[in-house]
Amino acid sequence: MDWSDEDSISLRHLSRPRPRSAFRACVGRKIAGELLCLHGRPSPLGPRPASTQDGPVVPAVCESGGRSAGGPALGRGSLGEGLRGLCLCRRPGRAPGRCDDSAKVTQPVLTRPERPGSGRRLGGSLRVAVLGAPGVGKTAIIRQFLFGDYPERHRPTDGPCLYRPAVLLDGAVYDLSIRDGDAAGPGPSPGGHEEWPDPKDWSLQDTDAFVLVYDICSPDSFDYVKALRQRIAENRPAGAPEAPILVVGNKRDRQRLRFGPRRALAALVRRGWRCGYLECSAKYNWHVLRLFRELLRCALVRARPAHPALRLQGALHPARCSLM
Ligand SMILES: Nc1nc2c(ncn2[C@@H]2O[C@H](COP(=O)(O)OP(=O)(O)OP(=O)(O)O)[C@@H](O)[C@H]2O)c(=O)[nH]1
Repeated sequence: MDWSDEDSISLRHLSRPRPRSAFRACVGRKIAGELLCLHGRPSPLGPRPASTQDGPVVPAVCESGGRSAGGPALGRGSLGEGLRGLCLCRRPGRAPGRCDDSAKVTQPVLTRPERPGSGRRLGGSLRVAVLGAPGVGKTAIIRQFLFGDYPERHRPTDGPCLYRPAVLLDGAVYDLSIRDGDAAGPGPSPGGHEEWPDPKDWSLQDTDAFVLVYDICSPDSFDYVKALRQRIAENRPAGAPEAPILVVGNKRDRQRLRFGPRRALAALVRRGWRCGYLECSAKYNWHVLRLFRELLRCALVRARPAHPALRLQGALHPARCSLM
């Protein structure tokens, strides 16, 4: 994975927000055929609302309050019925797709059969945890990716929240479980109390990939990410495959207020922590899709059993994947 061409993308447009339609056109073109969030709500990636598409809706379940979302279960068989997603968060009085309330993560479904003749491969399930200090923009990043919307006001996420979209990546459909894991860190940073989840919590032990978000204007949020990374490493069961970790500096649109030079931070994270590094702006939907695309690709490479020859090659070149 090559994360290094970040500088080649001009940031000038960040100071002057483009009309939304311009963003949609640009994002749609760039992503077509690479990563597509198959979601029922209008988004930059899925301009057609679910009701206008052919075939049955595939639920992308947003589980809240520890209860089932109430819609058809995502899992065995469900993706075989269609190829679109809809966020079903059916708490009374809330529109589907919203997941702003306190939530408990329920056990995600991990298996799904192949769907012959669909033209798209069924790739499997991936669990992604988006973690970081309060207010760094975790929810904003996830909501940009899934729904193409952006919360201007900060409404603290009161507990972890799980989104379950289906995504199309490189021609295959995957069930994603994205955990907005606000409670999974070492308490409110800075100087917060230590509050770690049960080590059996899937977000730390079985997660396929981690996104650790910090605010490029907040050194404390960077320290928080550093502590998170250590915690993840400590909690990884012996023998479990290493999950890719991508450190994301959010709020890139506030570049002038950043606390440290990007190059130095990127070098520290890549070489010192052996994690991937990327900066994004959830506000302007800049690099949000790229973030998920590269992360998922890396997670898939890790999950896939390699050919013996490739394994040997990997052993000879341990730094081949720039994520770790
Ligand atoms: N300027 C700017 N502000 C952002 C960006 N992303 C998020 N924000 C703002 O940061 C605040 C916090 O965003 P959230 O997405 O709620 O942050 P969070 O990490 O989920 O917060 P908690 O739920 O408290 O953990 C909101 O006011 C957002 O509008 C960004 O890219 N640029």
